[in-house]
Amino acid sequence: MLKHDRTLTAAAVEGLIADGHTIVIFEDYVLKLDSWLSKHPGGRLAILHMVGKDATDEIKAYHTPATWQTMKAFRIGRKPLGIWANMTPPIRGGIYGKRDHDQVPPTPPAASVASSTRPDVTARDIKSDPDAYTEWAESQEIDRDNARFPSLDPTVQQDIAQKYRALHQRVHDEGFYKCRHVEYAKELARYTALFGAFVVALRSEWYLTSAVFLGLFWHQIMFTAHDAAHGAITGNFEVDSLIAMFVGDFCCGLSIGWWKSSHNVHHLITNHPEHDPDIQNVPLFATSPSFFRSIHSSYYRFTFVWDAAANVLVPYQKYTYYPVMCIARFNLYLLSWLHVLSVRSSALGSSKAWWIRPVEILFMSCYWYLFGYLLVWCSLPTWPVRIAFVLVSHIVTMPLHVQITLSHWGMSTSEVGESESFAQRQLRTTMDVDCPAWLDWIHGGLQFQAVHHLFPRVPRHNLRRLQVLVREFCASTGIPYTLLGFVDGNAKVLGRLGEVGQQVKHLVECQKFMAATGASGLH
Ligand code: HEM
Repeated sequence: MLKHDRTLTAAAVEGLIADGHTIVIFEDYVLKLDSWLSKHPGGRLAILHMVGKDATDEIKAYHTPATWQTMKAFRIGRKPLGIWANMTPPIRGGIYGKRDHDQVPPTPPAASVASSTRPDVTARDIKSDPDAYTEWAESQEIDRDNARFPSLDPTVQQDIAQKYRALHQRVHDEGFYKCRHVEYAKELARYTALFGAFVVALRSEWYLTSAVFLGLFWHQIMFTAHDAAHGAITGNFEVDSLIAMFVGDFCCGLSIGWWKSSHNVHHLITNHPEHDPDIQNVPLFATSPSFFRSIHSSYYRFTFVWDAAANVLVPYQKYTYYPVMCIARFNLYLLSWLHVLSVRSSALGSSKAWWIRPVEILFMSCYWYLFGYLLVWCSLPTWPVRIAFVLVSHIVTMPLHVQITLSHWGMSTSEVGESESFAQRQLRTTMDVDCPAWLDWIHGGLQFQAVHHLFPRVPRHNLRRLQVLVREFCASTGIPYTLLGFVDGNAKVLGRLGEVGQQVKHLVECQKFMAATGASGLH
């Protein structure tokens, strides 16, 4: 018998994880990825979030069939027959020790405990103890999700996974992965027209008009960077990464390496307060009460301390949302440079993506030479014009930042347990935006965010067709599919920001109560 044909029990896998090995289940096999972790073009975190779990759906969603084949090299055994009981990855708090076959598995972390087994939190605790209040607020959301979504019973979730796999097969068979490149010819025509209008206006010395066209050009062209960074244009990692970097780094000054590293994690562990960098914006914004307990971000390796600034700012977040989105692009410049100079970026040096970092530094330097020096410094006449130009061109991209947050910020941020299937998690934390087909170009594909989260490599221009199949899938599994118009979607996000803002007001009341009475909370 070949070594990888022996069956490894759950206890054996647990023992391997306890010894520090990186173990993931893919189809019927157990993969040991220790040696691959530092070579993975998708980064270490993508794999670490899957340790102990059946990652078949995530792996198939993110890699081409050719890459699936290369994974055979990492097999160390078969998984036991039947449904694999997902373990909590160590990066998410899973604690492992060796155990015998008949011992019970480790206790899941508190957040995934069903409401029936949660300790009672009394009304008085909620009023006087900030931690009890946070726990209560979190439990409300878990209960809401449990009531709306299919049961987390492993057999139900396995059935959903099987239906998702059948759908994925159909997506392959019916050619959804084939990019219709003619659509990019149309995109290119639009981008060229916007860039041309910017140049003409600049040469005519209509500076603010030219700033508007430059902003519109950036707004539109970034959609193509998103497509390419997901490998959805040519399906070739190198070519698509290069297209994404040309658009993102060279034309817009934004690091695609940064974007990939945070976006890949965002896709895998969507809306998880401790792990999804896209919702970690304390003290400006909090979309989950979990932030009240000062969470440690595994992506930023930084603790977002819940402090006095958060107490003051978050209650007003529904009012500051749009103004902050107007200047969000400046923050992305900072994050981009921090990324390319970071250990995370240099860590890709041992992978086949080693060339991304130097090319990014070159492209982003070119951007700052062209935009910062030649355009703003040399071509604009005075300081007021320069400042106005920079502000206008950046503020015009604001709808893009709203669009990016729209699909997730109004959705659930709760952790309901490791048995939840990939498909259910994506649809629970992501929504689509409804618009007529002729307006698709304005939203750039981001309006099909839920469909995209289920099939991230499917080219943008096929998503509207695929949406029909996803709706059928939701109907057959009983998973609610959230689809709102742009205005209603905004209202949902503002509603969520308002709800959490309101919770902060209660939290502050708790803190005041504690200070006044000297009551001891759990802090
Ligand atoms: C444990 C689960 C895994 C997850 C969640 C995962 C996730 C990802 C993600 C998100 C990307 C996209 C990277 C980008 O474009 O920036 C990626 C790329 C890639 N991954 Fe993984 N990965 C996993 C395991 C593996 C394994 C076991 C291999 C072994 C061959 C592998 C090989 C690759 C390769 C070669 C790429 C480049 C794109 C391609 O050629 O398909 N990954 N992965």
